[in-house]
Amino acid sequence: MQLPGTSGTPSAATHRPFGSTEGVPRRVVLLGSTGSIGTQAIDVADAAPDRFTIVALAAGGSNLELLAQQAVHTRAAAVGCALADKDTLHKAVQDAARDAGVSDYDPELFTGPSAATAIAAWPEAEVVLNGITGSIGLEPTLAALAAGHLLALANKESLIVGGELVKKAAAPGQLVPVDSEHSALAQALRSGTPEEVDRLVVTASGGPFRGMKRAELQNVTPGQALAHPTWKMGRMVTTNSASMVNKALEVIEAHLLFDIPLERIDVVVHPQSVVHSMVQFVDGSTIAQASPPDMRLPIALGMGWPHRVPGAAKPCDWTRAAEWTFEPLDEEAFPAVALAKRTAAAGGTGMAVYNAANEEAVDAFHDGLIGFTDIVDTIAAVLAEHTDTAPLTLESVLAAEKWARTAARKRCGR
Ligand SMILES: NC(=O)C1=CN([C@@H]2O[C@H](COP(=O)(O)OP(=O)(O)OC[C@H]3O[C@@H](n4cnc5c(N)ncnc54)[C@H](OP(=O)(O)O)[C@@H]3O)[C@@H](O)[C@H]2O)C=CC1
Ligand SMILES: CC(=O)[C@@H](O)[C@H](O)COP(=O)(O)O
Ligand SMILES: [Mn+2]
Repeated sequence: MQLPGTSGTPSAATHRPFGSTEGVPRRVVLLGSTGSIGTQAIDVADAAPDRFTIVALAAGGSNLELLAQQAVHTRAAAVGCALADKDTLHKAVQDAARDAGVSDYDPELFTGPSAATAIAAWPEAEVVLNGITGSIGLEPTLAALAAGHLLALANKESLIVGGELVKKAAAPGQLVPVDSEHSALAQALRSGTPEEVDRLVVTASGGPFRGMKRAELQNVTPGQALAHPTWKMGRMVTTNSASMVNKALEVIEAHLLFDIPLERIDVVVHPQSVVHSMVQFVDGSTIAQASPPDMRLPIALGMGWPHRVPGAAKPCDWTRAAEWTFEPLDEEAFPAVALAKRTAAAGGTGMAVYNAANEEAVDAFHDGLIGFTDIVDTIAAVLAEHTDTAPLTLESVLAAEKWARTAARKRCGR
């Protein structure tokens, strides 16, 4: 898959087809606006009004008040909410407008399970930032691509479960990563041609359980799993960081985004989360992207791709002593990465099953139904039962997901 600017093509020529015009703010649609990525994206847009204007928002609805406040704040022309009905959403928006002293705001409203998909295709958009969590983001991802919008993708799950389906739906340069590692890789890949790339090296913080052995991991608590050492993120991705499922998904994400074979993608543990990933080139050179852990940088770059947004985040402070360390991943304690590589190599709907089983197991872990090591054990057990060899279509992915969720819930004692 070709990112704009990674092939040496002048950037202006590659981003113009997606509707961006120099000097005019890009019209941004935010999916998952109330979450960690979504709220930081609003910060980015607020700080750079000359670059970005938010034209539509969507969220799940577990924090309706915040969604309504964001709508009033951004004056988004369209607002979507999965859980609320239209009357409830309308009232929330009007209450928020009244509280903010705004009298003439009446956006178009979309509600129900397909609200985010409708918002993703919003015709006024130029860039869609998909910050929804989980594979529920797949249809919005496909809708944004079908509408011809530039897709700044934080929702890695949609690419991983959709695989080739999503790749085929994306025109060259239409899909830009927001995940910090993949943003780093995309930046480092600007330094060479595809033929010059030897390996991708994806960094992992190691999470809160770095250094622990499998036996010690058995009794860790949800509270401990949510205490990420370097990033403040939503519950699913934070738990996935602790189990290394996040890194597993990210290896597959890198493979799909950059067309590098799985056996040429490595994981290295880097507890400081300053080097966000690296590209090793054929001449022995390694190009790394480094910045203090702050998602506003990859969010701004994703929404503004291929242009950098001045002041998006603080740079490294080179006047102070600092230590960056790197260590191998303990694959025995954390088997998630190897399991994902095997699953993705087999192709088909396997990664949809992997991800769905994980999402169910993570919920079961937080509900106290299973232990921490049972999360990856559940994924492995559900995958072992999975015999479907249907070709990859939206229908087969959704069916595999449904099957995997049922199988995982059963194993977790739901
Ligand atoms: N947070 C981070 O720093 C990073 C996150 N990512 C990825 O970005 C994605 C988002 O993560 P994060 O922001 O942490 O997650 P959060 O849990 O903080 O936020 C998730 C967002 O998705 C919304 N949402 C849930 N279901 C729906 C739905 N059906 N329709 C529309 N919106 C929905 C939620 O709405 P509500 O809660 O209002 O119901 C919320 O706004 C994930 O894929 C994650 O892996 C990647 C790199 C870094
Ligand atoms: C910020 C970001 O991109 C997360 O996906 C991050 O990678 C999580 O940290 P881990 O390296 O611990 O998974
Ligand atoms: Mn990441």
